[in-house]
Amino acid sequence: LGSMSSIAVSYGENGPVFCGLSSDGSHLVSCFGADASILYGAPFRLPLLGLTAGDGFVCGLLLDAHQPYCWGNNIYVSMGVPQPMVEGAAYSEISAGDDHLCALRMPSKGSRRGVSIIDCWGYNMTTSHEFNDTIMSITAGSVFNCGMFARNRTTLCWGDETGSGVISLRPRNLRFQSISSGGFHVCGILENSQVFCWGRSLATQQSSSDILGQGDVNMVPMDPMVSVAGGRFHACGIKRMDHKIVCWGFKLQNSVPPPRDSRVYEIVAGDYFTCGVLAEPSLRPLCWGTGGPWSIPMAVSPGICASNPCGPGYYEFIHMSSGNKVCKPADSRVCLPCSIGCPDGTYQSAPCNLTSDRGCTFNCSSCTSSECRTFCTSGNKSKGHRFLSFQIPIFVAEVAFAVVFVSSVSVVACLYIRHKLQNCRCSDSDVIVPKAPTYSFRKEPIKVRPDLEDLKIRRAQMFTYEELERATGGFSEESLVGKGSFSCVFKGVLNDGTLVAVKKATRASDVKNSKEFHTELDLLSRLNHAHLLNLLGYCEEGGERLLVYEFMAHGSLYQHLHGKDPGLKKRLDWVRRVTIAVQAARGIEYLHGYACPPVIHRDIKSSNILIDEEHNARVADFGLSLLGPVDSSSPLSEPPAGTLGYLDPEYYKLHYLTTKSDVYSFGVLLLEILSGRKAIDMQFEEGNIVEWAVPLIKAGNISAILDSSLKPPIEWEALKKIAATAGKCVRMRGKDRPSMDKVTTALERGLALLMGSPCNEQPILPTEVILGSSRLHKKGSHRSSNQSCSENDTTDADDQFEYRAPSWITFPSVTSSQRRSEAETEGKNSDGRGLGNGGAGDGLMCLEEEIGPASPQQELFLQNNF
Ligand SMILES: Nc1ncnc2c1ncn2[C@@H]1O[C@H](COP(=O)(O)OP(=O)(O)OP(=O)(O)O)[C@@H](O)[C@H]1O
Repeated sequence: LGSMSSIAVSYGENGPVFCGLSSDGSHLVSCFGADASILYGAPFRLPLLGLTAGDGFVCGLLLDAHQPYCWGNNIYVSMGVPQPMVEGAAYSEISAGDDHLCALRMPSKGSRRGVSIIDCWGYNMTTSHEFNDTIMSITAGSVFNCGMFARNRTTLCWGDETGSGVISLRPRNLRFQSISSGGFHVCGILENSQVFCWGRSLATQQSSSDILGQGDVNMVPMDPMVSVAGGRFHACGIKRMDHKIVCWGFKLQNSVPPPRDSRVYEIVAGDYFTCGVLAEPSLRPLCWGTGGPWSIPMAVSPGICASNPCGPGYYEFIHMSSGNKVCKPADSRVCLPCSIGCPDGTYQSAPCNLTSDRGCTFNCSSCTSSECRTFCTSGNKSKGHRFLSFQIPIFVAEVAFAVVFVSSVSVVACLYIRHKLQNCRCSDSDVIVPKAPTYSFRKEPIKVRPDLEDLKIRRAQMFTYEELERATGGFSEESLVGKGSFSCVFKGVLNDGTLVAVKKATRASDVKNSKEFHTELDLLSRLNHAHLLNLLGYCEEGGERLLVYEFMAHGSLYQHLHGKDPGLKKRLDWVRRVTIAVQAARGIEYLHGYACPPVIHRDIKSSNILIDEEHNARVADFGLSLLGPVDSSSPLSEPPAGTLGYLDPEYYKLHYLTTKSDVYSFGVLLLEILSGRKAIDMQFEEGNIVEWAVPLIKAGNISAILDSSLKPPIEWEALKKIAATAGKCVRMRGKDRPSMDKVTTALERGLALLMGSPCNEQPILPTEVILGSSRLHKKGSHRSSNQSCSENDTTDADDQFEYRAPSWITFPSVTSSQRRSEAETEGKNSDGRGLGNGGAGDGLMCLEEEIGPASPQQELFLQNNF
């Protein structure tokens, strides 16, 4: 919500996150909070100019490309660079609402001078708006947007005003210095520094008993302010007088009050909380309200860097403790407003100048506070130190102590929990052994192991054995949906009606499954991706260990490919098969690329690829997963574990374990998907799928490996690419195999081709799937119609999927794009096949085309598949 800033807060069901640009001048973002998709998805290496955030996502404006880049998880806003993106568009500002993002294009030049364009993406918003006047800034509310004209500083608003009235209530003649939207209202600072708000207050639809009083967000305090930020039904402002905080509007019960005595540089608001940057050398963020992130361990920039010199009434911020600038571009700076007064009991000792705010010193002849008395008796009086510098050493010492203390406690706690989880043994004395698994309800009080209490801090919910027993009809035969080597999986219904799969270890108190149980519990609690199976909870009582997952309505890929019902296999057509492969690849790519250190799954196989109700693939079964080395060239030495047929030979023979071991297993899975054959099937002469398929692929005899129960596809090239990819994945030496992000790229290309090549005669055809969203962007062909992609693609069949698209911006997923942009640079340097070197031989040059909206058919396909 609100306008672009150096800080942003996202909110939503996955919890709040605070993101801020570093105060060290690097323009890099750090995030802190609960939503793993934002924490792991943040583009840690891309310098950003400013940030904005909505429900479950954060966006930054790229410092170099001047384009937005979003991360996190919101089904309406595509992550990465929003799509469709006009080629070459550059933006000066971005602002996010609940489920949308808008960006203000940089001022037009030439004949279009004075015209402003605002591009928006997301729920009910994806379109461009053109205004015949210059707009100087934009701000986003829940489902609407507002802007401010440069010429007369009046406002305009557009979007959905149902329930907020912000468009009809807009004050047409008021002139503002700045404006900022909340959920259903907008507040602006008028020319006289008074605040004016319009829009809806919660008073009109008070629904929650949690809400105290009748806080009307339009009833603004009289204090002049320098900045304002709006939450769902509240607003906070920084007072012009002393830069302290004042908030108004609704607040929820037990809401943390705003800091009373602290000065603040910058504020942003989430739904029911607000965060600011304290005007202290630590530049530490602080949040108040309800449900916000607390104790945020970072120092952030106090404002946006701008290239204009600071105007009258503003000073250039210089980092007090380091003396460094917080802006990278040589001619840019953060300008902050001068305060116009001093705190009570102090007087102005220095005026606001070019590089510092006014100085305030205690008046020792009339001390009323203990700080004043300490200051005046400590001899500082004679030195005439300024009030702020007096505070610095004490504050720094306090912060240092707090940081050391909190870090030590956290480290000790983590080590303790880890130790407990690794070494837990069930002793008869400290646990209650559940009854035999007959259908009877437990009457005894449930005693929970103390170490598992620690896990409550994670997202996984703790269930009692009785609850799960009841949910699965006493773990009855009828509810059994699958069996693994160490566990049985039962379908169950929780009290609230949620369908779940309950995985129950077959042998209670088995040390092996205890370890796997804890590995899976530990990993799944920390990982979060659309294509990983979600862990909902767990139960550990006595010797019983149970994990509770989302129920996957369509079972496993194994059941589809090799199950008793041949109809299932036939229904899994080529597009569905490749879609499943792409989705599984994304899940594994996340494990390898997001998690640090990377997570190595170690048991990728078709029975661990589950299919949900919407036919999306989810990677499951983390029982064998290990945290791998950060660098795949320094392998772990682990005794082999996994499933025969999928096991990486290098890992099996040499005990070398890297992420490339998963790539091998994934290659086997791809062969399985293409051929419909099991990884090991002794009814064939060549029982091992790799040994059978790879020579055929190398010989170019792809048709020999394709599943004969399906008709060959029209887009033959697509399967050829995928088979080539599979061949590379199962290379003997790990270092010769591609990394998962390259595999994902290749499969995405294959899927795009399968859905209709961008290079055939049709004018507009899909070319690329936007990962992490339910959208597709497609490009009309710029190629001459007599030059086909396949001509180019086949020139180097083995290396096709190493090609890079012309710009990383068009790449599909957040991680992919990051890593691919790096790979692009590498590729450029190493083999000259990178960006700009494509030439006629680069099969992907045909993707360099205008992005248009997906056709309804494509949209439907993607909605059903992503
Ligand atoms: N969340 C789920 N929803 C629906 N079915 C599931 C779910 N999890 C597992 N299954 C079914 O249960 C079967 C057994 O799963 P499990 O993870 O215990 O073993 P596995 O991976 O098949 O074998 P192994 O334990 O030998 O690796 C799966 O193949 C699948 O068919």
